[in-house]
Amino acid sequence: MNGFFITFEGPDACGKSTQINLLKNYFQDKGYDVVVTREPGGTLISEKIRALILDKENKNMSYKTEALLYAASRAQHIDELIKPSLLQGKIVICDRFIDSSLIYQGIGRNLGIDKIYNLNLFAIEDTLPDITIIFQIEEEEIQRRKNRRKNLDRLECEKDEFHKKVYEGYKILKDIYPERIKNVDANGTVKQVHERIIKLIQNAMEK
Ligand SMILES: Nc1ncnc2c1ncn2[C@@H]1O[C@H](COP(=O)(O)OP(=O)(O)OP(=O)(O)O)[C@@H](O)[C@H]1O
Ligand SMILES: Cc1cn([C@H]2C[C@H](O)[C@@H](COP(=O)(O)O)O2)c(=O)[nH]c1=O
Repeated sequence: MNGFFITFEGPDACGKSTQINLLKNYFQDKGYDVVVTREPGGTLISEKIRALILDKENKNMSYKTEALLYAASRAQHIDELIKPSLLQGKIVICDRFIDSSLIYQGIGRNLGIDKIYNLNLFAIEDTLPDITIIFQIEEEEIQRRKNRRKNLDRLECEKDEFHKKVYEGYKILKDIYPERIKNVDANGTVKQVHERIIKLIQNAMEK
């Protein structure tokens, strides 16, 4: 595949969407063909699965069902949008991908990282990101950013203990996949974080 696949990861409200927007503009100004997408979601079917997963009414959803739905949404996303776009040589920027499942379902739900990875292999086959940027941010700053939100989804409404496990999980993921994953300091202004991200991506694209 000739395209370049970038994923953004981190705890809820860490600033990913804000930075993805800036990165898209950065690449488009340089003349690249860019696809911005998200998980769960990115295609009609995957967005329907997203609505099901994040619906606060679905309080009884089992953790296994949740993990399978995220993987199902991903399978559709890969087959319908991500793989074809990469084959066309595009830059694909995705807000969350398999690492969210490893952390939220593997660690947060205690299903185990290895089990969730293997489950997702069926969905993604050989398509892994060229670079994954994980936002590392002070917990107090996340809280400040979250407080601005009005409507919280099913996952955002989870107990503090769940979010703490997710937060700690994101700190150790780079140790498991040191080649693919780069941590970024997501504290500071939007511009400062953008500049840090550009440096990491330029390095990865030069390799
Ligand atoms: N560097 C920054 N400094 C201060 N506020 C920021 C910064 N980056 C983003 N924000 C604000 O923090 C909030 C969350 O940002 P954003 O929606 O980009 O996060 P996100 O990671 O995409 O969230 P989620 O994954 O939960 O949807 C928004 O109100 C946004 O304006
Ligand atoms: C892909 C993916 C996501 N999640 C969680 C993470 C967030 O709480 C929501 C998605 O909402 P966002 O506003 O788009 O960040 O879903 C997850 O638990 N597992 C996954 O694989």
